[in-house]
Amino acid sequence: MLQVKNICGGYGTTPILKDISFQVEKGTFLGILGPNGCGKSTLLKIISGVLKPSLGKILIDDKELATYSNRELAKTMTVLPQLHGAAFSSTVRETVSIGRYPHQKGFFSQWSEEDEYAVNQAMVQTGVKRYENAYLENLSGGERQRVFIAQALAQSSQLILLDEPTNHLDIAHQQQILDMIRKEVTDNGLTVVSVLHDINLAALYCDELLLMEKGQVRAFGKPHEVLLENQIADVYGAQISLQAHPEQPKPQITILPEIHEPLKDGKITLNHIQIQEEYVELRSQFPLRVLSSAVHNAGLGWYENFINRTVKPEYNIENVQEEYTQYLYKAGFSPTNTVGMMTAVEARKAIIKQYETPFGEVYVIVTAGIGGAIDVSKTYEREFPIRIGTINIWVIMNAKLSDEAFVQAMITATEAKTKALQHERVMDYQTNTIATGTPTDSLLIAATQTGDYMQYGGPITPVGKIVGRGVFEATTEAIRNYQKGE
Ligand SMILES: Nc1ncnc2c1ncn2[C@@H]1O[C@H](COP(=O)(O)OP(=O)(O)OP(=O)(O)O)[C@@H](O)[C@H]1O
Repeated sequence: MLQVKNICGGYGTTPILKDISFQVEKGTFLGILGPNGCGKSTLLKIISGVLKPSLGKILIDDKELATYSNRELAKTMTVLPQLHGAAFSSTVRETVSIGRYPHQKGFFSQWSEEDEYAVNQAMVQTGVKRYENAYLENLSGGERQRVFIAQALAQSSQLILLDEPTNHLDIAHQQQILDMIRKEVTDNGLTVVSVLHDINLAALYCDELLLMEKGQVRAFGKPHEVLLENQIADVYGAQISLQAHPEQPKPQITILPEIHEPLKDGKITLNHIQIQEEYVELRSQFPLRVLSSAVHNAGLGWYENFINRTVKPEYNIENVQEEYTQYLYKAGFSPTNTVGMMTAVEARKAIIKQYETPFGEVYVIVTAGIGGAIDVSKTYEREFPIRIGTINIWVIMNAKLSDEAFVQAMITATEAKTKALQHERVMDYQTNTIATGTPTDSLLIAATQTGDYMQYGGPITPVGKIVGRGVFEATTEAIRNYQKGE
């Protein structure tokens, strides 16, 4: 659809763009990224024909841009430049209708049904129809932006060039506009080339990204090929970290502030851990990085409070999340700052163990209810329901763990728990084989993220060695404690 070949150009004698080449297929959404002043808008002006390149050429549908007549070009390509606060004296409908001018034949041509349909459709799509008779000057910046996007859509061309279309828009409208553009690209084969400042939105919505640096192409490709941590940090001169989007296979960046509240040089001590009547608690006063399979706030995150709550064996609530949140409120915990587990084992039967290691103290806290212990290799042949019981394990470390170390520590802890069950000869009462756990076991690894950096957590690493030993010893004791009271 669009070919950009060896473009050089700028303003007057000042060269801005240097040898830019790329091409965009029909039905593709290309995002142009790059730091302020790198030449994104200049490139868009050259593609749209507003600015002549000093070298190179632009082809649209294999035809050179310079050979298009104005009307022909307006039907083929729509341009939405960066908007500035100018004075507008027309209504929303009039402004959107301007998009139809390239489709008018001759000076006295009739406004057709097709024109009317395109204008209405564009106003509905962008959510501006309800104030179609309002004057632009009386609209907010974001509303005005959507009117111009409606005008671009009404033009019904195959190629749209946009310069920061989501400027001034709140997140709901950013989503609405980009969803709409994405839909036009996917469903109707529209080709979009857009300058975008928001790298994360670009990664989410664009098929391809062009990363510019000082008037040149630094990278071109799919979002995961272009958004490399070092490359983005280098081009923008910013500290960033790259993660996966929670729901889509798209990279997302997070700024790492240089000036920030330093993590309080907090250490977890035995004083932070208390056994109460209804729960075991750890209140740290500073956030720990946590990976867990807890009932409340599972997954990876930062939390200050941890509770392992004792519930009655007959606890059977439909909306556990809601009930748990209410419980936390009543017990004086912030639900958004607390990881919560649940067990039928009484809190007083919890085992708390402290270990000194070369990198800092480690605490292992375990409650073990093994009434429902099962052999995981045989569960495929059993009938449910089974008896109640849960082994809840917390490993709290005064150390800085990599993500890899967190996951490896989870594996190591699970292996150590299973070894404890084997050691104590805990049986699966249905299969009469050694149990490996219970159906509802939960595990939590938390680290202060201060002190020594631990990249690995496998069995033979400093982290793994203490996790293995600590979880084995604490689980063994917790099983004995449980059996004493049976
Ligand atoms: N009309 C102009 N006359 C002369 N120089 C200009 C003109 N417009 C832009 N420039 C210069 O060209 C360079 C590239 O500007 P351009 O607007 O293309 O950057 P950009 O990447 O779009 O920046 P931003 O992210 O800030 O919008 C800048 O140094 C700018 O000062």
